[in-house]
Amino acid sequence: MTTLYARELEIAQLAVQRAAILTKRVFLEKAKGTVSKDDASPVTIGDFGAQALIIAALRAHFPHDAIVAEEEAAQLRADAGLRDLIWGLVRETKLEDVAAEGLLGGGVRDVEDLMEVLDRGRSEGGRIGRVWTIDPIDGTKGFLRGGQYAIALALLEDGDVKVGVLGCPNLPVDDAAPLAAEVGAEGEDGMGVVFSAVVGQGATSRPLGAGGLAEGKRIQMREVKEMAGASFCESVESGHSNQSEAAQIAQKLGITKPSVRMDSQAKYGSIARGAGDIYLRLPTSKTYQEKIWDHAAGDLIVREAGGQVTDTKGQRLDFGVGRTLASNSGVIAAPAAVHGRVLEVVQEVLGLN
Ligand SMILES: Nc1ncnc2c1ncn2[C@@H]1O[C@H](COP(=O)(O)O)[C@@H](OP(=O)(O)O)[C@H]1O
Ligand SMILES: [Mg+2]
Ligand SMILES: [Mg+2]
Ligand SMILES: [Mg+2]
Repeated sequence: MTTLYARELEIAQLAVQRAAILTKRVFLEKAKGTVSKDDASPVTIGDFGAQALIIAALRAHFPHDAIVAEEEAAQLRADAGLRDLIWGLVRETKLEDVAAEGLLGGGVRDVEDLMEVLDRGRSEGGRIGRVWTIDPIDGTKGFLRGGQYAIALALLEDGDVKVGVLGCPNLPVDDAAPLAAEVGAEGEDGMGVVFSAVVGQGATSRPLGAGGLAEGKRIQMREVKEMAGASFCESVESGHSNQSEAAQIAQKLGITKPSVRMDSQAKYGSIARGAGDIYLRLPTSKTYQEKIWDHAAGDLIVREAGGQVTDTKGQRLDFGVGRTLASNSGVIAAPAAVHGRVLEVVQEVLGLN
């Protein structure tokens, strides 16, 4: 029996795992100051490198699918040094598990091909057909400070998320580890996890490092028996989410613990496995439109783990509008049983009802 989206899931997981090898290396070498003689930001190198590796895998396996990726190659065209540096990293990055690398395949031939691969990510998205969306490094600020970041990949079909994969190199493998802002040292044992979900099939986690083709373990959101014991997370960046409104909402809900501030979609993965309960992302401006690659994988992983994800208006995130979530405003993610209550208080505090 073949399960729906089994191949998409396997390729997406391996592609994310391989991309994480590159981002971890870039982080470590940057920390030692040896990545580059020029002053290209390590996040730039990591972004382009990871995106190229993922697109190359998608090109090999699903050549007809559209791709909406965060980064654009234009900057690279004008910078041969940076291009060569990234190409060198991409060429050398392979999964440790030889069988897994063989299965994933999808190489980049040369520097020209690198540009071609990156350009494949320029689709406008939309409501028709198969569209992959990629955030090669989500939480660039977290990546730079050695905090949380994620490699995010999702498949949309006719605007709905069907497969979501999040690689989180700096989260503990242990699903029972409590939600914490601080990170274990890079390379430390027990760090690095991949969250995955397929629509209708639940959500799982598996170690990022051990790589290969390991079975995932089923994850579930935690049951919130009383709000006093609940924990909520939000962005580290006060410019990305209104933290003072979030504090008022938490207080009104009766949440007693301070928020856990964490970069990237690691927040979605963390609440999906019950390490935390609620994720609030409250708009800081009327004009900013959330990007689909910042939410698609996380949205499905939380919903498949028993959660509900809406915007502050109570509407589901609509990934079929284009490259952004133009019709949504903010994000409220919580266990399905308490989402309604959380939304009510959000709307009260934001003056939306
Ligand atoms: N004004 C803003 N409001 C909300 N999100 C923003 C924003 N400016 C940038 N972002 C997005 O916030 C993402 C990080 O999420 P978080 O704040 O949860 O860590 C960034 O992803 P990248 O780091 O991939 O660029 C970026 O796309
Ligand atoms: Mg992002
Ligand atoms: Mg990014
Ligand atoms: Mg960005």
